[in-house]
Amino acid sequence: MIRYRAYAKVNIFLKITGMRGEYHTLSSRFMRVKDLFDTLWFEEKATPEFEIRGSFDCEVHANTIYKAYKHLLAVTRSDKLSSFFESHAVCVDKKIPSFAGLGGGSSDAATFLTMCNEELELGLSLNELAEIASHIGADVPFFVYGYESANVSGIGEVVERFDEPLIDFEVVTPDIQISTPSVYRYYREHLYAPISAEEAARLESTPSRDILAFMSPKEANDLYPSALACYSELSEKEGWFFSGSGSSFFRIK
Ligand SMILES: C[C@](O)(CO)[C@H](O)COP(=O)(O)OP(=O)(O)OC[C@H]1O[C@@H](n2ccc(N)nc2=O)[C@H](O)[C@@H]1O
Ligand SMILES: Nc1ncnc2c1ncn2[C@@H]1O[C@H](COP(=O)(O)OP(=O)(O)OP(=O)(O)O)[C@@H](O)[C@H]1O
Repeated sequence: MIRYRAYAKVNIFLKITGMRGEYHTLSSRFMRVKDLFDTLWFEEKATPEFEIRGSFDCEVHANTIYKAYKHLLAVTRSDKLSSFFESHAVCVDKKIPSFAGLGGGSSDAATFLTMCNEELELGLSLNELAEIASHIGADVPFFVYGYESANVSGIGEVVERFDEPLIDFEVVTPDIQISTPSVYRYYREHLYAPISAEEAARLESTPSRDILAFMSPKEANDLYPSALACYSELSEKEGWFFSGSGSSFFRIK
């Protein structure tokens, strides 16, 4: 069976532009971390229940891969899909840390969608896959497109490739389980200051290396001050940028 890589991402910048219902709209640059990825493949099995093999700290129904399976099944109603998973397990060699702001669960879900589409010849377009992805989680569409660098907006469903060289990052993940909803909630209640459309457009046209050279880590990520306020055990790391809602820090190697 073919092995697929589910890469981690970092947010070079992450600025809030407003609210859409309970969710925040954002303007963010996502970049792939080229040497941090989970590996996924399918393997034959004997029992008919949907099975995910790998080291996860959640039950199968809470796994983003299972959510992706259910959404894909609801959209395609494909017998090929359901019968395939009666005889095949999804195997994951997990390397991306969880609760890390690196999009690990989201990347697994997106890679699973791509694998099903390719190996079972479901015939879905990239845009159709990305639409399904947007119902699984805000970060999932970015991973479906597979771009190395992209501007991501809306609540995560608008993904536009950004043409620039991939940067080699060093990533560290403090052992603090950060809750993304808590960090967004604190931001909304205490720090809410959305940027203008002009400011978003300026950031979206700036190469990642320039962002990292000219912005401070706290300026670059609106969720960083919020995560620091929510988690007293999280401390600033001089010279390092903060990814998503944390807890990972990154810098150019
Ligand atoms: C922090 C980021 O990782 C940056 O890339 C994303 O914005 C969050 O992506 P994610 O973990 O895939 O988020 P989801 O699983 O869709 O949402 C988790 C929770 O985060 C909050 N949330 C998420 C995305 C968003 N644009 N606004 C939000 O307010 C909501 O409370 C939501 O219930
Ligand atoms: N495929 C998956 N891989 C890892 N964790 C998963 C997965 N599916 C569900 N989870 C659960 O989701 C929670 C967060 O894991 P995840 O890897 O998505 O990290 P995250 O850092 O919150 O991601 P993000 O960067 O999107 O904020 C954990 O409780 C984990 O048990």
